[in-house]
This record gives sequence, C-alpha cells and structure tokens, in this order.
Amino acid sequence: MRADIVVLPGDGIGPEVTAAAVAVLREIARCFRHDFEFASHDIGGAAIDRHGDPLPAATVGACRRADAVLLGAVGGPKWSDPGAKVRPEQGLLALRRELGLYANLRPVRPHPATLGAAPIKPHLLAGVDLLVVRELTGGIYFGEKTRSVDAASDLCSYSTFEVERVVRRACMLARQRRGHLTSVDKANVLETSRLWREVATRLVRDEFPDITLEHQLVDSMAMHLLSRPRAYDVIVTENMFGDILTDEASMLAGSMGLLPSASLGDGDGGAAEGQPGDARAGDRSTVIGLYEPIHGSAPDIAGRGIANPVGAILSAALLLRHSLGLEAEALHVETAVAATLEAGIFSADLMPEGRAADTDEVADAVIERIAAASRVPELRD
Ligand SMILES: NC(=O)C1=CN([C@@H]2O[C@H](COP(=O)(O)OP(=O)(O)OC[C@H]3O[C@@H](n4cnc5c(N)ncnc54)[C@H](O)[C@@H]3O)[C@@H](O)[C@H]2O)C=CC1
Ligand SMILES: CC(C)CC(=O)C(=O)O
Ligand SMILES: [Mg+2]
Repeated sequence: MRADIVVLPGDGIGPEVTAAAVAVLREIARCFRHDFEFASHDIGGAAIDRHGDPLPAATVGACRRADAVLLGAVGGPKWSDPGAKVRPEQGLLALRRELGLYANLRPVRPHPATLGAAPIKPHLLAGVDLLVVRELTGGIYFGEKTRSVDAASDLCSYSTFEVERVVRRACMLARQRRGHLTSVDKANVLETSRLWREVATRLVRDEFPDITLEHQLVDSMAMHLLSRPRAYDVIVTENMFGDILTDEASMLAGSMGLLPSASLGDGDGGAAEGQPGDARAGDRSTVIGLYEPIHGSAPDIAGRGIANPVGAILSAALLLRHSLGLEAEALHVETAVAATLEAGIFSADLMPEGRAADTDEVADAVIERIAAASRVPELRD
C-alpha cells in the first residue's frame, strides 16, 4: 500500500517521540512492503517561531491531502506568557476543528509488566481494558472567551447534533467490545450536561437497545476510575472531562508516556467492521485521522532523549488500524511494544531507579521485535 503520512512534531518532547514512531512505521513499511511517504510540517510553538502562526495554512492543506496525520505535542514555557496573543495550543485545537475530528479515542489497557509503576494496587489493575471516547471539537475549549481587567469567562455549549454523533460513535465501539457504555457528565449542575444526558439516553434507547448505558457524574467518576477501573468498558464524555479523566487514567497504566489516541471524524474506521465507512472495507477516500499520544510537550524532560515513546508508537499502531486499514500491521506494533515491556525495557518514567532505556533504545527494541516477528511466515498472513 502507498500512503502519505503528515508528521507534526510540534514542541518539547514532540519531535523526540514522533521520530521514534516514524522509525517504527518505516520498519512496518520495510517488513510488509508498503510505501509510506512522510512529510513534516510545523504546528504549535515551532510554527509561531517560524511563521507567527500556530497553525499555518500550509500545515492544514498538507493534513487535508494526507492519508493520516501523526502528531507529537505542542506548547511550553517559551510561549506561555498569560498576555501572549497567540498560543501553541490554539494551533492544535484549530486543527482538530478544521479536520472535523470530533471523537478522540483513548484506550487504556495497563500492561502487566508496568503495573509496578502505577500508584494503584496491582490487584485493582489486572484485566483493566477501557476506552475513553472524548468529544473533541466542542465544549468549553471552543466557546467564546471574554476578559476584562478583573473578570473572565469561557462559554461551554453543546448542541444535540454534537452529542449525538459522539455518543453514536461510542456505541458503535462498545458494540465491538463488551457492550457497556458509561456516559459521564455533571448533570446535577450544568445545563450542557443535562442536554448530554437526555440525548445519550434517547439515542441508546432508540438506536442501540443492545448497549447497556449507565450515567455517572464526573466527580465520582474520577474516584471510581481509580477504585474500580475494571468495571468500565467504553466511557463517553465531553471535551474537558475527557481530557482530565484520561490524564488520571494514565496512572492506571503507570505513566503519561504510555497512552495513545486516535482523533477521528466521519467516514473513518469507527464504523462496524465491514460496513461502509470502515477503512477495512476499502473505503479510504473519506478517511480522516490524527494520531497523538495523550501527553503534552513535557518541558521538564524535553531535549534529553529520555521521553517514553510508547504512547506515540501505539498511536502509530492506531493510525495503521483506523486510517490505513492495516489491522495485521497494527497488531504487530502492539505485540512488539508488549514484548519490549515484558523484556523490562523501560524508559525513566517507568523506572525511577537503575539504568533506564532512553527514547531511541525503546524504539529500537520495538523495531527489532517487529523485524523478528515479520520473519515468521505465518505471522505475515
Ligand atoms: N496534545 C498536546 O499537544 C498537549 C499539550 N500540552 C501542553 O504541554 C505543556 C506541558 O504540559 P504539562 O501539564 O506539563 O503536561 P505533560 O503531559 O507535558 O507532562 C506531565 C508530566 O508527565 C511527564 N510526561 C509526559 N509525557 C511523557 C513521556 N512521553 N515520557 C515521560 N514522561 C512524560 C512530564 O515529564 C511531566 O512530568 C503545556 O504547554 C501544555 O499546554 C498538554 C497536553 C496535551
Ligand atoms: C489542546 C491541548 C493542550 C489539550 C489537551 O490537553 C489534550 O488534548 O490532551
Ligand atoms: Mg490533555
């Protein structure tokens, strides 16, 4: 297969972890005889420095023409002056909106080898396998902002349409998993949450009677996520709640550096397998996807070559699956990451003491395992 992949390294550890993920994709291309072309473009602080704009038009144009987009992270202290006219994060928000990427899939599946790095008791973590579907192009991150000398406001609004499409997507994903959906809101206080709850209830009743739906308030959800994480299958929630809950959920896995994400619009691989809109059904003309680890630019460790590249590498696996329809190749990447962790090859975030592997060593270990597995004929089929 031939595919054009746009790479947006961004800021801080973004370039370090995307380089690792691209190296893994190159190995997949070599082993499976694909032709992946990579083109890097500016976003975030790097784009402000070069173009005075966190999302140059050339970057948007390249993303629109690409088969998929791989992103590192944006932001950092250099661009964080509260009085700054433009901020790196605006570039990422605008790109998600421009590409219509309303569903952000954040799978959380702690690996047995990294349970020791998590601050939660291991017996609570065994068997955890959840998927957070975060609404990504609405809510308070996109509402009108006002600011005077001594007051400020951020508007949070959601339309029925915005809630329906992301809950529908979450239901389709739940159907391919254990059929359980938890919708998270703050309906005891917020009007947007009351709309969210109403729409989710109606949609599941009318379109997905096979899905078990429960509602959970976001504050107690934050607690239950740590005390009984195994109870959850698919969790769907609005933009800011999903942002916060998934950083919290990274502690189930052991590090912020471990979790990947896929941001999808309509017409991508989120449909049921083999149905129109499923990338695996060959319907690639409308596939849109942006893949990034859930973490930020980690300025505290940037430039030292020690960032954990696993979240970015697993994001590349999601890219293979959702945008390119290459399920076997995606599984190869995921299996190689699991084998690397099983071999105890940990970056410093997972191993505060002793000799940790650096970013490149983790990536090389994954690449070696992909190469070894792809030499076994039956695994190639
Ligand atoms: N998608 C994006 O581009 C995001 C950007 N940001 C931006 O990143 C900047 C820093 O934000 P923070 O709140 O510090 O969050 P962060 O996610 O960058 O870092 C939080 C903590 O996790 C650690 N960490 C994160 N990724 C890691 C990795 N791959 N390996 C090892 N350790 C890792 C960091 O060293 C830090 O101690 C801000 O400018 C923020 O706006 C934050 C979140 C998402
Ligand atoms: C715009 C980003 C900085 C928001 C964020 O933290 C995320 O998407 O995880
Ligand atoms: Mg975040």
